[in-house]
Amino acid sequence: MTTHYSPLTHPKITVVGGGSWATANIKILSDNTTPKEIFWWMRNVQAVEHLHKFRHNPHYLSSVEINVPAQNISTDLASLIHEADYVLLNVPAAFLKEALTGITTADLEGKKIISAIKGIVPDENLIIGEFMHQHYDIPYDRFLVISGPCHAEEVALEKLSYLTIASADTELAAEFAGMFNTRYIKTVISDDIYGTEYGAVLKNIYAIAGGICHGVGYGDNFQAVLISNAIRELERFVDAVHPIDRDIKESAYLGDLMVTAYSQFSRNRTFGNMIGKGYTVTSAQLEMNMIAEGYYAVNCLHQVNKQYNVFMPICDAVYAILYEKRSPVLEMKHLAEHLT
Ligand SMILES: NC(=O)C1=CN([C@@H]2O[C@H](COP(=O)(O)OP(=O)(O)OC[C@H]3O[C@@H](n4cnc5c(N)ncnc54)[C@H](O)[C@@H]3O)[C@@H](O)[C@H]2O)C=CC1
Ligand SMILES: O=C(CO)COP(=O)(O)O
Repeated sequence: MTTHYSPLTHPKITVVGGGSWATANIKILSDNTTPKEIFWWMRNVQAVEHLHKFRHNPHYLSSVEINVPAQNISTDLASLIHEADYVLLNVPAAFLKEALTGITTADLEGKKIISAIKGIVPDENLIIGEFMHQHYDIPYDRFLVISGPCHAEEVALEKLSYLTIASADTELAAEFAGMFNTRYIKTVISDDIYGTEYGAVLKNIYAIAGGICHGVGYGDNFQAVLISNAIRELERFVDAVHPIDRDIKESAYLGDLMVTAYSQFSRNRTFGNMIGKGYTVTSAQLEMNMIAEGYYAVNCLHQVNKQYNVFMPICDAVYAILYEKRSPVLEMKHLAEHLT
């Protein structure tokens, strides 16, 4: 769907979340020269005080200098949302409901909602567009997704990266992309909200699988076969959920899977590697201080796929290891029999 409206001349955007990707998005929005006002919400009071004093996030991407005025950074989400034309959601999906506690449909009325989250809301088993639509009446032509192969750590280093901005309203996606392009960020527009969201959710699960395989001793040869099977599994699933004409080799799908599966910065792969080496879920999570979305997503996906019955041996193996406490060695050996 495409609507026609006048782009805002000095848009106000509120970023919700205090982790690595939110910090990277604040940097991108600040480095982009389109006039705008940025507001930043995070739940941690000490981090907000630190930002006010020192202009750096103390816990995530702490080398990045923050150029948002101190009075625009706070823990009061309702008042920051009140200011905004755009609300960019960037907390892990597992904490989205908690972060939005007290926010009503009326608070978000007329605002454009962007999700930079690559996860599913637990219990609801909904991707973010569906969750915001069902719980806050956000229409799909006021909803956008940011995805693509891009690690926050490389944004901090200003390494050239590509992001896909998806919306049912591609004019709106293009307008938002105009606030995101920088010397080191290029944007691609898409109208595939479902495929973009589910693709990002699934690649996290496949990165966990890759990490587990590495942890139990498989090499690069096996990893290549695993990832080639993963992209076919991902395509089967998104085609079942939202069958449109899409090229799964595009950066938002295959590119994102590859960066997560192979990069040293990947949280999901790191988490999987620890599980493969014998860590428990809790000890791996504690050691990381970062969130591996794929851990929560594989449980939700397991429930969602009961409706679609897509053949997903890689997701099934990760689910069995993480939620049924099956042996990573035996489960990967079993999975290997299904790969081609
Ligand atoms: N880090 C990256 O390079 C990218 C991350 N994303 C997505 O961005 C979203 C946020 O991830 P990151 O910024 O990487 O997170 P992170 O792992 O850097 O930071 C964790 C975040 O979770 C919050 N958190 C931890 N425990 C919590 C709790 N009990 N209650 C509420 N909040 C809690 C922390 O305050 C922090 O904001 C995820 O959906 C991720 O998939 C998307 C693209 C790139
Ligand atoms: O989505 C991401 C990069 O595109 C971040 O997730 P990982 O850290 O698990 O790779």
